[in-house]
Amino acid sequence: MKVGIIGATGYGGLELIRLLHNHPEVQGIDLFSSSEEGMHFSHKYSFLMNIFDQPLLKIETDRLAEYDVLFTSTPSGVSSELLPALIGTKPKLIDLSGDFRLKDLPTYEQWYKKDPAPADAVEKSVYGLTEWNTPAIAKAQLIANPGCYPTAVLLSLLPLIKENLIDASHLVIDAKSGISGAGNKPSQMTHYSETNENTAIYKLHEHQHIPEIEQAIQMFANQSTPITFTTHLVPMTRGILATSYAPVNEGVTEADLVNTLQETYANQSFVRIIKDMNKFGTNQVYGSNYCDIHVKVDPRTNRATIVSVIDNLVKGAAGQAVQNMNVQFNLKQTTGLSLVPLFI
Ligand SMILES: NC(=O)C1=CN([C@@H]2O[C@H](COP(=O)(O)OP(=O)(O)OC[C@H]3O[C@@H](n4cnc5c(N)ncnc54)[C@H](OP(=O)(O)O)[C@@H]3O)[C@@H](O)[C@H]2O)C=CC1
Ligand SMILES: CC(=O)N[C@@H](CCC(=O)OP(=O)(O)O)C(=O)O
Repeated sequence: MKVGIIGATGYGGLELIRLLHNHPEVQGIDLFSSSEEGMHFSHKYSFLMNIFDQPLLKIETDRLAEYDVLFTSTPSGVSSELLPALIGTKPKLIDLSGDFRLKDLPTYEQWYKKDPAPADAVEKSVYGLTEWNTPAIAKAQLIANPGCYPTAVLLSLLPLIKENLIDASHLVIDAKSGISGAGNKPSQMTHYSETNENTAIYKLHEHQHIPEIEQAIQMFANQSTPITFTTHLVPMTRGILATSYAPVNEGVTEADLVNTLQETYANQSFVRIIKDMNKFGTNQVYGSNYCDIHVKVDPRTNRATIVSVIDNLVKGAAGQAVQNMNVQFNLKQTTGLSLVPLFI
């Protein structure tokens, strides 16, 4: 397969390169840049010397149709302009940004504060939460790869909401992310002196992943409910830990929750239900495509605490994108993704 990566110089792009380099079905990888075309990639990133020395290519829409797969790992508002012209041409299109995720265009405008993608392109796009949408992904040309937080949150909650085991109308989700989630463009928020030795809450009640999570709960668990979702920036590079709290429905036990999670993901390679634990953290999935989930009911409050961890750049971005590519090309989902987590 011949692959093109637009946004190769960013964090998601670099992670795609790392994964696709080891993918047995990928023969060539072209790297595109909007700001540094012509620059030899290993001059920019010396850690890629003798691996990716090639020059960065200029993005020319009419030349993009020659690829088998194109990944766009670009800020919101870029793929919505670039990809619609490629619909109906040869390449499978996998977009890592939020541009094609929200089906309701005014909702995109409200939360992203940008013009939405054309309606027909959004309609044709398929939400790439792999474990929940495999048949549609297999048939799709354009994949809207999920956001990092929604991936961690939805994988842990959807089975429990779908089976009516927890009360979604009282759901509270508290999520924490490493700083690479904000991309490689420096900002006040990600400045070392303001992130080191600091944990901060941000985008309170305004995070763009709120409507994405609500849409997916409706789509896959058939429940329409507003959620309380808060995001925090913690002083680490990679990782997301999402902790959700919800009342358990009448007659439901902790064993019911655990069994439902285990049954839902029994045939899935990348979702692990961790039953017994005394410590559960982002380092158990670091650098891998795993999502680990743990659930426990507090009998004093009758509330369930559901916790999940992912690596935001792998299962939360590039890893899930490659998993979706595998589904689109009828390959085993694990192809090129058998990464052991970097625990220490
Ligand atoms: N970081 C994460 O954990 C996750 C990110 N995402 C989403 O994935 C996308 C990429 O994120 P991330 O890699 O972190 O972001 P970065 O900021 O690290 O990288 C984005 C890249 O996009 C390129 N770019 C910028 N403007 C344009 C343009 N007008 N046309 C073409 N390319 C452009 C830039 O490269 P150049 O200047 O060379 O063109 C840049 O390196 C974002 O939409 C993000 O929200 C999703 C899930 C997780
Ligand atoms: C730590 C951090 O800043 N994370 C980013 C996640 C970016 C992302 O995934 O946003 P898209 O929906 O545009 O893809 C954030 O909270 O906005």
